[in-house]
Amino acid sequence: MTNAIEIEGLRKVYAGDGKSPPKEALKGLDLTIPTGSIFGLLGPNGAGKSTTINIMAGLVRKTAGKVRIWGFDQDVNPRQSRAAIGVMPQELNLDPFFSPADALEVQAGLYGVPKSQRRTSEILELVGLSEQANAYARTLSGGMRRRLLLAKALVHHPQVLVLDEPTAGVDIELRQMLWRNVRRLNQERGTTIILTTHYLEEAQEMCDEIAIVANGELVIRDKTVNLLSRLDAKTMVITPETPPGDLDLPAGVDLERRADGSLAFSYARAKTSAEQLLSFIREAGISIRDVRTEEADLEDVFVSLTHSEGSQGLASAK
Ligand SMILES: Nc1ncnc2c1ncn2[C@@H]1O[C@H](COP(=O)(O)OP(=O)(O)OP(=O)(O)O)[C@@H](O)[C@H]1O
Repeated sequence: MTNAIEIEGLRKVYAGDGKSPPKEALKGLDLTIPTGSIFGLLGPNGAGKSTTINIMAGLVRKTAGKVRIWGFDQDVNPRQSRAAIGVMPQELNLDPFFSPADALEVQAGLYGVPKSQRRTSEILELVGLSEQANAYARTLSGGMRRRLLLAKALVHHPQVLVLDEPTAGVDIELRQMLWRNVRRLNQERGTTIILTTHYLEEAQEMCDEIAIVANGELVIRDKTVNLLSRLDAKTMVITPETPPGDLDLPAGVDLERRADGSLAFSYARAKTSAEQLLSFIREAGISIRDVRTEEADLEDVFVSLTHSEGSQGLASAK
């Protein structure tokens, strides 16, 4: 199958109440997610990411449009389309008196996984919770609870795994462990992974393809490398032996004098080459103690596509 997910003209209007008017959270979203990919769904706060995920998971009813999961149309084959997807939610909603092993057995029961096909201990091992298999959930740390949520999303062996902000507020060690597990699922079992994250650096590192949504609409969808190459901006950072005086910059080159004494020259690769810039620097009599370059990153792409409004509420992992 080429596409694990096919979404066409997806609309969602949340009904208003006495205090707030109706809200059109999705305005006809079209999106395909290729089978076997690690796909990032990004966007500023309120863009419609959770709404999209919740509709895919069958938790929120769409107003209009088509959603096919693993080839199953949600409206025609609701049971099969639900069985093909597992969601690791943002909230830590666990029953405090269930152990991880119990929680997985109950979840497997809910999905109708026959006892012979349950892989409780294998899944607990995958997420690093074997030792805590029989401990009460309330005794687990925040990080362990998150891993248990991941385990719960896996009990019915879904072809598509959705991770909604899986690493928000999670320490580096756990974040790396989660990603190792997710990569393994992707590589060894071919599970298609969809993730939302506010850490753009993480999306840049993990995702083969990325869709950016804003205001309920798709802004762009492309391979991560293509998105990054859209931005032509490059920065050459020079540490001079001695700080130069005023410089008469070539057209199209900007200079930022940084607090550490370095000089950051930014330029468009299409117009200026690194060689031209270096010649200018030598001719200006600047002796170079150190030089490095900075490429545009996903955060630059994001900000340029969603404007300043889009940068709000986004954290860089830098
Ligand atoms: N149950 C609801 N009732 C009314 N409006 C809602 C409801 N859920 C979401 N919305 C509104 O729909 C819009 C999209 O929300 P959604 O949660 O899908 O965005 P998001 O991209 O996931 O944002 P975030 O990054 O903050 O999680 C927002 O304006 C939000 O206020």
